[in-house]
Amino acid sequence: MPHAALAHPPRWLTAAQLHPAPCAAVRDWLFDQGSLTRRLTALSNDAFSITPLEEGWQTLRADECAALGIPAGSQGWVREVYLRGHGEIWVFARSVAARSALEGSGLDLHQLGSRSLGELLFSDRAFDRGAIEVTRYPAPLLPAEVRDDRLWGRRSCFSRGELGVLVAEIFLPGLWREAGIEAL
Ligand SMILES: C=C(O[C@@H]1C=C(C(=O)O)C=C[C@H]1O)C(=O)O
Repeated sequence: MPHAALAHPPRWLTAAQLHPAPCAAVRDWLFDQGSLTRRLTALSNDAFSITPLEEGWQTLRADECAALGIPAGSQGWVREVYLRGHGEIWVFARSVAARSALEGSGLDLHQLGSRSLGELLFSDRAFDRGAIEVTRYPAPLLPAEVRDDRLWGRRSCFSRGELGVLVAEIFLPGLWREAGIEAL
């Protein structure tokens, strides 16, 4: 477990706990229940792409284990990607699922590569999306090239029976510029 993960756990908040709340335009993105892939594809006029950064078995972070309802220190599949519009990095995403639940689930995250995880989750009607929580994502948990303070992040868990896929998406300045939003 990298030191940063131990020293900087995100504090995930519900919409009701957000004080002060971000502006309506930011909230519209943070709490949008639809597929972010589809929304970014539209915003980029189909110039959308996904860059896989990291995919593999890791020890999941304490906040991730708690959200998935598994013991601290559990192993899970981790997928970190950039979501890009016109080649510009707009979102950093980290999706995790418990090894114990994945094995035997039939959900194969290993071969995704540059295809969207969202297309898997939104095309299988058996997945239910849980409540969206938000945070100011700790900079040390971001890849160095996009590291910045106070970036808005959101997470939600897509559940299918015992399997949960926890998807966290951190919105980067390039997205807010493209959307014409001043995200304070
Ligand atoms: C959940 C979705 O999937 C998106 C695709 C991801 C991926 O391919 O790893 C990660 C985060 C999501 O923004 C979505 O499109 O809403």
